[in-house]
Amino acid sequence: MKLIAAADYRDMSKKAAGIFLKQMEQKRQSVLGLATGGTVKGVYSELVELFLEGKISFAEAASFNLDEYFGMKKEDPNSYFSYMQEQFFSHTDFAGESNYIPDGTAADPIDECSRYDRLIEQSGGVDLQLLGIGENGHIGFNEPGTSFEIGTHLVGLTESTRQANARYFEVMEQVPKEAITMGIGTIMKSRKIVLLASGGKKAAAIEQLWYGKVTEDFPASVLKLHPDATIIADEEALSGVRMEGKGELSQ
Ligand SMILES: O=P(O)(O)OC[C@H]1O[C@](O)(CO)[C@@H](O)[C@@H]1O
Repeated sequence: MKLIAAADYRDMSKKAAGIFLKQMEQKRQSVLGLATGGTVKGVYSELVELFLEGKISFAEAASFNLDEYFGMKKEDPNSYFSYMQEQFFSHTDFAGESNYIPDGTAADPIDECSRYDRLIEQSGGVDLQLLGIGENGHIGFNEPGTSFEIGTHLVGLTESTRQANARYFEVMEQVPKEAITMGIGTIMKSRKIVLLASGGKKAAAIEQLWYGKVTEDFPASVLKLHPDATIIADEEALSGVRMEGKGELSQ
């Protein structure tokens, strides 16, 4: 696992966008694994800027998002479908049918989960997966205690995750209790993974990720078992890691 120090949120976003740019230069038909949340918004605006400058095109790419709230319609402003349209897709040249997000309104969520994993496989698998990290170490909506082997599945959200996401809703009762998420097994099949962290709230999680052991009690720790995983974190998120003046560390 590699750790890259960024000065601040903008620098973190630019460094991550640079990895996407390189990926797209190497393979125009890349399959991108995408995330939602506050941390990754800056990467999307950097990528949109690169697109508007004519430096990157997604016309031949496909994307698979990590998760979607269960029971939420696409059109809901809080759906991850709406988030992705607003932050990224509608400003770029992705072909209409190439952006996949789990269907939060599927009548049979179990079926929807296997359909999603099948679609990822049929697409050739994810080339580059973008991740945020929860304060409790969750990736996607894989909460502590989730098996490292699991594929896409329906999950009950923990109270702490609901609290963390409550800022997007008017009242706590509106925060969904379930979501469909790519599993850790699905995420680990990606060829390359980039995890971003920004701000002091993520410092304890990044410290544990870097120094802690691999355990299902801390889902992100699985990345230590991945052959090509990179963390990019800003100064505040890195406050618990001894960088010793270096811009990059490896373990
Ligand atoms: O970037 P944020 O908003 O701190 O969220 C971190 C993680 O939590 C989630 O929003 C899920 O709670 C993920 O989608 C995200 O990667």
